[in-house]
Amino acid sequence: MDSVYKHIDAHADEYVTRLGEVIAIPSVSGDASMRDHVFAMGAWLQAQLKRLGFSDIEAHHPGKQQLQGKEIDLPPVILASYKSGTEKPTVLVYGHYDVQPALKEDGWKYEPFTMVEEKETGRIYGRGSTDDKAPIISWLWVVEAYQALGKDLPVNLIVCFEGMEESGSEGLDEIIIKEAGRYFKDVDCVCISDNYWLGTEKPCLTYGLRGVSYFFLEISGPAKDLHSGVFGGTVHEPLTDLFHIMSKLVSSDGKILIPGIYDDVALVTEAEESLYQNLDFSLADIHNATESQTTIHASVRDTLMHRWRFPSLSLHGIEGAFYAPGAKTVIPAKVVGKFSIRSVPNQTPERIAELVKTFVDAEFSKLGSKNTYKIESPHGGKSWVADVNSWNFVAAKKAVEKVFNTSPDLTREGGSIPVTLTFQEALGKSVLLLPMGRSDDGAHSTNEKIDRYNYIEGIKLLATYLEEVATVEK
Ligand SMILES: C[C@H](N)C(=O)N[C@@H](Cc1c[nH]cn1)C(=O)O
Ligand SMILES: [Zn+2]
Ligand SMILES: [Zn+2]
Repeated sequence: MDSVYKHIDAHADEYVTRLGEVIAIPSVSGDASMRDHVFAMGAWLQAQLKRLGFSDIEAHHPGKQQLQGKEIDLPPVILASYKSGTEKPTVLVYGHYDVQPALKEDGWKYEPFTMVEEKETGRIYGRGSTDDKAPIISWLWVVEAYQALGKDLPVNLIVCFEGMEESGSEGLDEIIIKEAGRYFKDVDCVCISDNYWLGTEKPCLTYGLRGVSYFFLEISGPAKDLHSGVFGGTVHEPLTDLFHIMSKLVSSDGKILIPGIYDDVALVTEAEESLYQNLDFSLADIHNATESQTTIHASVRDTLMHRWRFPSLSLHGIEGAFYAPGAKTVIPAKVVGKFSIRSVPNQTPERIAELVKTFVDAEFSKLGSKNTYKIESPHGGKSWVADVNSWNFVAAKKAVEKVFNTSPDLTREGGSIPVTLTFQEALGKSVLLLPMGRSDDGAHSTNEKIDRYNYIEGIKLLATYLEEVATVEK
C-alpha cells in the first residue's frame, strides 16, 4: 500500500481544496428554497464519477415531496459502478450528499458554507465537512489514486449516494428493494462511512445505530397573529398549549414520560455488559465535544448505554414562534413543535407513533383548549445491529490496524442511518459502518469540522479496507 499512501499524502492539499468546493454547495435537504443546491451537489458527484470512468451511472428520481407548502422534486439517488474484474468481490458504498441547515448567526465562527482550514489546529470547518461530504468524496479519491498509479482496484465498487438522508431518505428504500436483484445483485458487502469515532484519538468500527421517529405537533387557534395587549387573556394561545404538551414529553434528566415507551426495549444482557468495558472513552470526551459539563449520567457505562441502547426524546424547535432579538408582543396564531425519539431494539416506528399520538391526545384534552391540534410523523426508521464476526468487520479491523497501528473500538452510534437496515435486509449482506471523523466534529451543530488528519488518513483507511476485503478469508 506504500505507493497508494504516498500518492494520497502527495495530493492531500488537492483533496482539501475539493472538499472546499463541495462545502460551498449548500445542499440542505430540509429547506425547499435550497433544493436546487442539493441537485447541484448531485450533478457535481455525477461529473466526478464520469471523469473517473465509472460505468452504468444512473440517477434514480424518487418523485416529488411536499415541503414548506411547495411541491418539489426529490433529489436523485445516484448509482455508479467501477468494475475491476468478475473474480473480485463487489463492495457497495453508501453516503449522502445533503446536509443539515446552518446559519452564521447560529454561532458559527466562520461562514458555514465557506471552508476554512485552521492551519494551527488542522481543523477544516464547514457544514457537511464530516457529515457526510469528506467521507463520500474520499471514495472517489481512492479510485483516482489507483488510476494515477496504474493499479487495478482490488474490488469492484458500487456507489450509492443519496440527497435526502438528513430529511428521512424519502424514496430510497423503494429504490434499494427494487434494485436488490439488478444493480446490487453482485454485492458481497456494504460499507458506510457516515458516523464518528467514539472519542478523538482512537478509530472504531460501528455495529449498531438507533432508529429515529420524527414528530410535528401543530397547534392552531386564531386565524392570524394577534396583539397580546389586546387579546392576551381572552383567547386560548397555541404556543401556551404547545409548551404544556412539550414539557410533558421528557424529564430534565432524559427520561421519556410517554406511558409504554420503554415496554419493548430489549433487556441488558450479561454478554452485552462486557462490551462497555475497556472502551477508549471517558466523560471528558463528552465534556469536550459539548464544550460543557452538562452530562446526565455519572459513569461511562450509563452514558454510553443511554446513547446506544436506550431510547431518548429530544425537543428540536418551534416553527411559527417569535425567536428574533427584541421584544415583539405577538400571540402566534399557529405553531409547530418538533421533536424526535431515538429508538432501539425492539421498538418499532409504528408502535412509537401510536404511543405518542395516544399521549398527546390525552394531554391535549386535559387542557380544555378551544384550539385544534394535528400530530404527524414525517419520517421514521428502525434501529440496526450487525454481526461483528463477519469477514466485512474482520477486513475493516485489519485496515484500521494497518493505517493507525491500533485495534479499533467496537461501538454503536446514537444517531440514525435508516437505510443501513434496509441494505442488510434487502441484500442479505453484512453492513459495516467505518467512520472517518471524530466525536468532537460537531455534526449537525455549529462549527462542524473534520480534522485534516482524519480526512487524509481516512482516505488511506478506505483504500486499505478495499484491499483487505479482497484478501480476507470469507
Ligand atoms: C449518523 C448520520 N450521519 C446522521 O446524522 N443521521 C441523521 C439522520 C436523520 C434522521 N432524521 C433526520 N436526520 C441523524 O441521526 O439525525
Ligand atoms: Zn450523515
Ligand atoms: Zn447528519
